[in-house]
Amino acid sequence: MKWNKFTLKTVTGAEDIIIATLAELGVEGVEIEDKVPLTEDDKKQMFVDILPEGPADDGIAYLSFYLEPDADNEQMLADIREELKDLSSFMDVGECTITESQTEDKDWINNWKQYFHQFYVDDILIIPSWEEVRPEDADKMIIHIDPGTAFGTGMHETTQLCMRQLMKYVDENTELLDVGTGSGILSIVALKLGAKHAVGTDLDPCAINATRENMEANGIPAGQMDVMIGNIIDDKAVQDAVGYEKYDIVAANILAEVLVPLTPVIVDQMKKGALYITSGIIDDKEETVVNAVKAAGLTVLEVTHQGEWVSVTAQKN
Ligand SMILES: C[S@@+](CC[C@H](N)C(=O)[O-])C[C@H]1O[C@@H](n2cnc3c(N)ncnc32)[C@H](O)[C@@H]1O
Repeated sequence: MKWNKFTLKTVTGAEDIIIATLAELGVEGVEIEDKVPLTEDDKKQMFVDILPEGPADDGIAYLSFYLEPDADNEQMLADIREELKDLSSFMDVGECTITESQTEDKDWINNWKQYFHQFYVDDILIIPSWEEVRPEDADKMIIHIDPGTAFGTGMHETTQLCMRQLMKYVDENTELLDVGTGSGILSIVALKLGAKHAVGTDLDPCAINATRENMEANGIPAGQMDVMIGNIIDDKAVQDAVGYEKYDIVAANILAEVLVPLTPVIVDQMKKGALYITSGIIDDKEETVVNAVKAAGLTVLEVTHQGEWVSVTAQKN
């Protein structure tokens, strides 16, 4: 379906009040485009280490909203202009010009799938749930994955670095803790490699459905993995539920900024002799994570690299 898109040019200081005014008129889901720099909290939510430098903030904001083609758009726009005029009498709302364009109703959740095709990580075939296994690959270790809205297709270097460490260290006695499980991919790899059981934690509630569906797609019984949502770094209830001195391997593919506070906490969850496999570390943060791991009393066993990404594997003495 085609939608009418209206873009209102204003100033950043008026964004909130205009969005509230639009909501009162029945316009919801406003898209904001401005050059206000991200806060530290915003950056943490994005789960990436390096963000490109944006252009300087010029104070201009564009607010876009969508109206159905068959609605009475003229009346709605007249009401909006009237409200903007009122607002302009007591605050700066900028130009308040409204431009119109048309946009396709695309399936944004699923569109990215055209770029995700089956591939190998060493001897493991990762295959999206919507593709078939070729007959010549049938005897391979196969991981079926559909990350849904959670992170973890297996295509990212950091996931692959963790997978390779799991290939080296998992055995049939392994009890795995997968912090930042996302799609559950690392737990699934470990369970396919023979691990006994996995516990995944994530902040993102999408991880619950994603891991459940991926476990099923890989024929892994529900009882072999538990998922807990919450922040193990500072939530005692999550720490208690995860359990202490219980894990042979902890995998954590998360940003260096998260690994630093996570490491001293996670040590208590590990058995003596257990391994801590970390990734998600951009190369210039390698030393920061290595130092955090050492400060928590762990011995660094290996540091591996892929592209600009780093994985640190350490052991609890
Ligand atoms: C880079 S993704 C890794 C996903 C998957 N494990 C993989 O290796 O592909 C990082 C995940 O960590 C989660 N995360 C970030 N901070 C966290 C925290 N403090 N505790 C648990 N999960 C966290 C994010 O929601 C995200 O799903």
